Amino acid sequence: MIKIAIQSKGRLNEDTTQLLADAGITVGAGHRQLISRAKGFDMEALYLRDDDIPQAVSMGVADAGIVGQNEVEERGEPLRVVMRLGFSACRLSLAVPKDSGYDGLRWFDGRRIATSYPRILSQFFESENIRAEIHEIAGSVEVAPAVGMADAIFDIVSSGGTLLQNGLTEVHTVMQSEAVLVASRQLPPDKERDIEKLCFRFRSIIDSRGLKYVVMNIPADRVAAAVGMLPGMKSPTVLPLADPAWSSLHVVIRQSELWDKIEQLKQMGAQDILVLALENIIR
Ligand SMILES: Nc1ncnc2c1ncn2[C@@H]1O[C@H](COP(=O)(O)OP(=O)(O)OP(=O)(O)O)[C@@H](O)[C@H]1O
Ligand SMILES: O=P(O)(O)OC[C@H]1O[C@H](OP(=O)(O)OP(=O)(O)O)[C@H](O)[C@@H]1O
Ligand SMILES: [Mg+2]
Repeated sequence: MIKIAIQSKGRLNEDTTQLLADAGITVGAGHRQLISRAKGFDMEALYLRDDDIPQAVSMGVADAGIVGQNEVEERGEPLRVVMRLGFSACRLSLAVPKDSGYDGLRWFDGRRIATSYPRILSQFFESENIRAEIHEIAGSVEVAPAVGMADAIFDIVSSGGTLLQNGLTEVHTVMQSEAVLVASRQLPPDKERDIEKLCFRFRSIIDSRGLKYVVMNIPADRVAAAVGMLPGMKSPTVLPLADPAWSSLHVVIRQSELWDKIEQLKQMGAQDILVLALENIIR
């Protein structure tokens, strides 16, 4: 049985539980539970603080884990990043008070920077030859400049709303992050096969996100023109209808292009257009 460490509560917990559920694996909701036996896969879920997941995996307490790349990088544990999971996208950035007179990275020389990511920041400063004082704080980093604890901050940014609320401006992005599946560097072959199975399921879910399956009827003499403007896994599928003047066209379309394509198809005479959710793509 494989043991997977997941965040007990917080931003990663819900999306992790959802990804597992989409992969046919039900785990408990975490919170006060420490360990739970999954349904749908021979697996045990270990609920931990996200900061502790890299160490749990490198120590072999868990065989694998789901955690942000930012924590993987910060902890510096010997691990394998097996797969990017496409959720909890954020970045780690330096930010300064709006009226700081910031004029480039050298501004940080001799300044005090508050962060929960001292390792990533010190590596960055070292690579840029910047000598600054790094102050590690556990949370509410964005408040540090206003209360006089620091001159600037280095923290997670997503929408930028928290920076704005605290009168800060993002001046430099040091890393991009998203949730990843990590695994121990050495696993017995049976557990390695379980990781491969999990990856196979996750990949099919991630690949299908943002895609729609579109089915329509179209005059047979317009099929060639329609196929020319449509994407497709190989190419769109064309099926004859009982009425030889009409065909049925099936195609996978990216959500972001959906309405543009549908408008063009309607102009070409497409009718009875069905847009269906796509749950998995098995390649
Ligand atoms: N605003 C955000 N948008 C997107 N992803 C985020 C955001 N904030 C954090 N993350 C990602 O989610 C991870 C977990 O964030 P969360 O705030 O739950 O962490 P935490 O407070 O350290 O939790 P824990 O109690 O488990 O230590 C972060 O390490 C980061 O990868
Ligand atoms: O750019 P934004 O979209 O505002 O997101 C960034 C904020 O999100 C996270 O905090 P969270 O909201 O999880 O609260 P926390 O400080 O309690 O972790 C992170 O620590 C930032 O403070
Ligand atoms: Mg944490």
